[in-house]
Amino acid sequence: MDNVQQINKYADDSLALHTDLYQVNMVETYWAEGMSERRAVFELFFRKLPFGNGYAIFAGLERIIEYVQSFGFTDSDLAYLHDELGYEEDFLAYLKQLRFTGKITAMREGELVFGNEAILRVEGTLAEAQFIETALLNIVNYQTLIATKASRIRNAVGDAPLLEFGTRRAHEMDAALWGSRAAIIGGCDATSNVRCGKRFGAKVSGTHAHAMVQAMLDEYEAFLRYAKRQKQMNRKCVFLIDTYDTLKSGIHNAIKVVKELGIKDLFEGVRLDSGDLAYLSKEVRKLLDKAGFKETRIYASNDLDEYTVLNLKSQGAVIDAWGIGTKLITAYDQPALGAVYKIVAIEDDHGKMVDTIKISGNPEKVTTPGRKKLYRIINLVNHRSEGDYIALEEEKPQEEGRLKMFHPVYTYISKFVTNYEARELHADIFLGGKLVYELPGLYEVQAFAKGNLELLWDEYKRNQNPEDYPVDLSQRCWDNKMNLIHAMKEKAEGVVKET
Ligand SMILES: Nc1ncnc2c1ncn2[C@@H]1O[C@H](COP(=O)(O)OP(=O)(O)OP(=O)(O)O)[C@@H](O)[C@H]1O
Ligand SMILES: O=P(O)(O)OC[C@H]1O[C@H](OP(=O)(O)OP(=O)(O)O)[C@H](O)[C@@H]1O
Ligand SMILES: O=C(O)c1cccnc1
Repeated sequence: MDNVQQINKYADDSLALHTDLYQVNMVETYWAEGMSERRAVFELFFRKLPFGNGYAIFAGLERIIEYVQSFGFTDSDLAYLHDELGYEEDFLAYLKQLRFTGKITAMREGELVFGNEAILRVEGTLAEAQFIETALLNIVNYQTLIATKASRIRNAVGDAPLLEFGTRRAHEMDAALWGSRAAIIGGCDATSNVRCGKRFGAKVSGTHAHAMVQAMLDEYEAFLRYAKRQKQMNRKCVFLIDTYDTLKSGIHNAIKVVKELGIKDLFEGVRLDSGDLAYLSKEVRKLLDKAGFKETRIYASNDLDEYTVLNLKSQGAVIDAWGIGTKLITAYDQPALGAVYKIVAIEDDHGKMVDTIKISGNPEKVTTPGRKKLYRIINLVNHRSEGDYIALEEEKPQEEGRLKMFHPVYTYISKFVTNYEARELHADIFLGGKLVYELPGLYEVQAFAKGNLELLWDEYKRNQNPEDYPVDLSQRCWDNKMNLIHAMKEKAEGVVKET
């Protein structure tokens, strides 16, 4: 079958097949072995923070909810699996009725997340929990990366307006839409992506491009016509002044037009998009001030990121608003987060839940088995976080009174904490396959992220070489892990003896 025929035949696409083939094969094996309905627990986490940052900001839950709620195979999904990939009817009949019926707990979007702690936990049938792995990782890995990058840029920018401009450079449309949303969670004030405004209530913001100046063949004419229309609509104007020569023509034409039309109140700003942004901003500021436009802002764009922003500020650049595209939306300096999805418990042949572990020569990579809960230990004296604490589900760290926190690999690094709150970091999202979580608005999520950052000491928040934030295991959780490591090693040695 050629591509065109194939596209037509399978037109009613769904997201169920947005997965890796190995998930289908594993689920098929579970089904054939009568294991597909066993209970299983999986956790989603990353090991290493991106960009050398001291924290990450979780984003992606809204899309996960959409995905899980609509999870199900369409007729054409099943036809494709049958006709093209050769899966048998009886297995496809099983897939046809497969829906998500389990439980998901997760961090709220905007929560701070660190390495080796579960962002999200799925407990359901082995088949359903396994199948959704790829899509969940795909969503969290990208959106969390962008929210974190935006937060780094926000740290560099300070309180000035920060605009997300990246849609044209994003890795296709989904990335632009969800990436601009994630950028707002991480701290951007607004986006140029109008669809993001429509779908998520993001504030949208925009100036104009060089094309408008070139199309009108004359910069003065272009500014005049643009400004007339903005005046008619009572909208603010930002003129892009670098198409020909910023200091010789752009800034003068902008000032001339504003004066001629008498629209001082609407003269929001001018945008610089090339050249030496530090030098030009200082010169443009002088000219604006001299002409009586002290309130008019200078916007800057052009391949900016947190490093250029800091560098420009260190040169005394007079930039009042920042537009950031490519390097934010593509997570330019670290294009992947590396989150993984690991099974931590499974129902055995006797219906009992047993813990599972993945061993590695690298101690950081050994998974932490069992059903667990994640807490942020907040010191009630200074209202700062002491670290995160992973305990077995049945433990009650809040009741300890004097909590021992120790590094899970270098265990001699330890401390006792008293007078603390153990704040549980996961909320129930799905119970019995039903959505039980109410999604907050986009700017509520942004405010939540900002509030969470206030709990962190500055040492964890600096953009370069931050301190390592503690993510510790309870003693029981640690003992459980060690016991399982030893049990698995003994078992492996038994296998060697047999062969
Ligand atoms: N004063 C400055 N200090 C440090 N970096 C700067 C300064 N001014 C601009 N930059 C950055 O330097 C880079 C310059 O980009 P580029 O070499 O493309 O030059 P350009 O002036 O933008 O030319 P073009 O007209 O092709 O856009 C951009 O990333 C920009 O943000
Ligand atoms: O530089 P970024 O951080 O990626 O920000 C987005 C860029 O997109 C536009 O440039 P583009 O050359 O695409 O169009 P233009 O003609 O409007 O300048 C805009 O002028 C910014 O420079
Ligand atoms: O509105 C702007 O100035 C804008 C929008 C997208 C990309 N670059 C700039």
